[in-house]
Amino acid sequence: AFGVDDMSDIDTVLGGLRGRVTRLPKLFVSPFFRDLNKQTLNDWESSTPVNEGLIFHHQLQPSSCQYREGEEYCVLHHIQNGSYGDVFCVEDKRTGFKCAAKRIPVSHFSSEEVSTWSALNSPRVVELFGAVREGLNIVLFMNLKPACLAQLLKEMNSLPEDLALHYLHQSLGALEHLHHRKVLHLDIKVDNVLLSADCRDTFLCDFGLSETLDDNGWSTNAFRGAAFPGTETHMAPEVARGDRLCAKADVWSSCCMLLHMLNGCHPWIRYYSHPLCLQIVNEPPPLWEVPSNCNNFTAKVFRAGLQKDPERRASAKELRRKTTKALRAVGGLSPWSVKSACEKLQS
Ligand SMILES: Oc1ccc(F)cc1Nc1nc(-c2ccncc2)cs1
Repeated sequence: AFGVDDMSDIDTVLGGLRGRVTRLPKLFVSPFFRDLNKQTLNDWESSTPVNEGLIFHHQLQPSSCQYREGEEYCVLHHIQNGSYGDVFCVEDKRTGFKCAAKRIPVSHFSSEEVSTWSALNSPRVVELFGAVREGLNIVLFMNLKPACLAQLLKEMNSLPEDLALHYLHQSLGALEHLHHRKVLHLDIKVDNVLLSADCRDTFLCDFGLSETLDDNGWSTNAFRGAAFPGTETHMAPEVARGDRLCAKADVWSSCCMLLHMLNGCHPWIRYYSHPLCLQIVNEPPPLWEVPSNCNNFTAKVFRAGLQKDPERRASAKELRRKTTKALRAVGGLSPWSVKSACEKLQS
């Protein structure tokens, strides 16, 4: 870590990053992130564009306390638009090391993206490599993955039931880990699920909208009001109502993602126009969107995950068990489904 003035932060920062600390104390948000909220933009413009940050990957090498675009790393190409920021493939010019990077204007940066993500340590969650402030931008570095579920779905229009259930199963595994670590993702969708080269493994990313849960499992973020920046079609009823949130909100979104994978289109939009939040609050859950030819055990997954009352809705752990049963009922993940997905992405 460089640019952190009080060296005592280092242990907390690094300890927390290695998952030794389940709930990172606010201290993790090292001074310059903490100050972000206090400093107004004009302070920044007047102050010299300080470059400082936390780098956790040995192959990202700041030099003389600097790690900035052009000097130490260069942008190779644009990958996609993440939440509040464009995602690029970048290369560290010293080491040739490539990774993904998202540049976020300070005005849109939430320190929760770093503090929640760095408390995680799961093979189903993409690794955060570092966070650097470059003047009026924050740049987050993460492990580069070859593909994204959104790209695959676009190529295939819709996914076979076994493959969709397999991806849901892995995503629910990531959610189990997050919720156990008191992190709410709040933007579960195919755009934020990355894929391994063989299309067999998934990795959850983009914690730009994530929030931390208190010891009673409620989000610690103040009332956000109606303007929720998440993906409207995947929004749980309690989110649309502006109620305080718990982990079950991610479970609802994971079932919207399953509908998206099976139907090839988002739920609600074939029947309603925007704004959808009124429909999501007043209409019954979109079970009519479940494909008629899907297995009865898959229908059970939807009935358990699309309960409007978060209390009655299945947890990530419970829904993952039901998804395991549904996968078994459809004969398990077929190697042909994975192979055809992989070929589609190569083309
Ligand atoms: O929140 C972030 C913080 C740092 C990053 F580098 C990226 C993201 N967000 C996303 N990255 C992707 C993506 C990455 C790599 N390959 C394909 C897609 C999709 S959304």
